[in-house]
Amino acid sequence: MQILTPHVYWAQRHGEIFLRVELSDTKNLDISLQENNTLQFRAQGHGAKGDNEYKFSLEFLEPVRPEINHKSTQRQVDIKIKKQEERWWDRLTLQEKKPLFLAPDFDRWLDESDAEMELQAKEEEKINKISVESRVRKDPYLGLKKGYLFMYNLVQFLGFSWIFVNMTVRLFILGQDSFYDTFHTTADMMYFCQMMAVLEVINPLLGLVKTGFLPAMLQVTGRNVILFVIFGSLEEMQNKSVVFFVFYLWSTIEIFRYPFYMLACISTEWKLLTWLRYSLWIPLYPLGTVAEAVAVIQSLPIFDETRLFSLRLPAPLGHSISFSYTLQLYLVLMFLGLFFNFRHLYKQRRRRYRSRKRKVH
Ligand SMILES: CCCCCCCCCCCCC[C@@H](O)CC(=O)SCCNC(=O)CCNC(=O)[C@H](O)C(C)(C)COP(=O)(O)OP(=O)(O)OC[C@H]1O[C@@H](n2cnc3c(N)ncnc32)[C@H](O)[C@@H]1OP(=O)(O)O
Repeated sequence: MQILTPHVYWAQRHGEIFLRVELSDTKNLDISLQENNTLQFRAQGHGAKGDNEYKFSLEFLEPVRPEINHKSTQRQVDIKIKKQEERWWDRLTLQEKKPLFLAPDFDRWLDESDAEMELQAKEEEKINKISVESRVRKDPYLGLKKGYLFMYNLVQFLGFSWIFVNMTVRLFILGQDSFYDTFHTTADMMYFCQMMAVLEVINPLLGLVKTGFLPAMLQVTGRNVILFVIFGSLEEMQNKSVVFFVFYLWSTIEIFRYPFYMLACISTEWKLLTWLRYSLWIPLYPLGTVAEAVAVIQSLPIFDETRLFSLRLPAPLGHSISFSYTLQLYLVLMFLGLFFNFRHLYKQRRRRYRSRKRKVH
């Protein structure tokens, strides 16, 4: 039997050498590292010259570690050798002239800077993994916090779903007539949900969620002013159709937002739900604000007439200052609040979809 040389392909990283020997169905494989830093390879197998005995030796440019990892598959033999020192080599062998049977393995080939980037990426991944693990380990109440948030979101979801379904069914049955008694049929549940929503301002303060305090405060305060001050305290407002539009717009977003948070608590995501949570606000938020503004404007003459919440002035200054002036100022604040929260939600949307894209590439 002739002894021949197989084709050998190589690539390196800062700490390792990879060799791929083009021999299939190898038998009697003998790979060893000699004292003179030379790798000896000998095996029977099917190579470029058919079934034969093949061998080669390579004296490495710099010292390597004695342990050699190898794996033979049906198509080839893969060998991995660790460098003694983590350093980039100019070539593989001590002899300057490259042996004829040796060629770069372009499937694995990286130049020095690419390999450095690969190394850096691996380091970053390791650091990220450690910091996530330590964060998880550091917080013994994580399960409790997630459980609380899950329950909170579930209750809100059920509450807003009840309002939404109730209003939709009544709209189908009664048509426009259903607009006028929305308050009497759904206000108790809306009071409950919106009082609970105060927790959404407290949660970021306690560090339970990553939401900013200000957007949540504007959202909850804005809605509660409409619900408790405009609708709740003025009976004249309660049978106006604007209540229907305000409640319907609020509950439409919440039946998607709360289930989205529930899934986030159990580290799950449904793409369609995420898209709805981060897109529906685009038409709903301005519409909701306009509906709320209409409610405020409709309440102004009622506050003037009833003098409810008006500020009594000392006798020489006159009677009192109507609450409607405060509400006129509030109308300005409302549109500033809309602008602020619209920008916040736009950034949240961009952050979500940008980070998603980055993860894909
Ligand atoms: C004293 C001065 C008073 C001045 C008053 C001024 C009044 C201003 C009024 C402004 C106009 C209001 C109009 C409005 O009422 C009209 C309407 O609502 S119409 C209907 C449409 N509305 C909407 O779409 C808004 C819905 N609301 C919200 O989206 C939020 O309330 C808001 C705070 C605006 C934004 O939400 P957030 O900042 O939380 O964004 P994310 O959803 O991206 O959450 C960030 C991360 O935190 C996690 N998170 C948040 N909450 C929870 C939770 N409950 N459970 C679990 N996890 C939660 C979330 O998963 C995100 O995490 P990650 O980034 O890891 O995904």
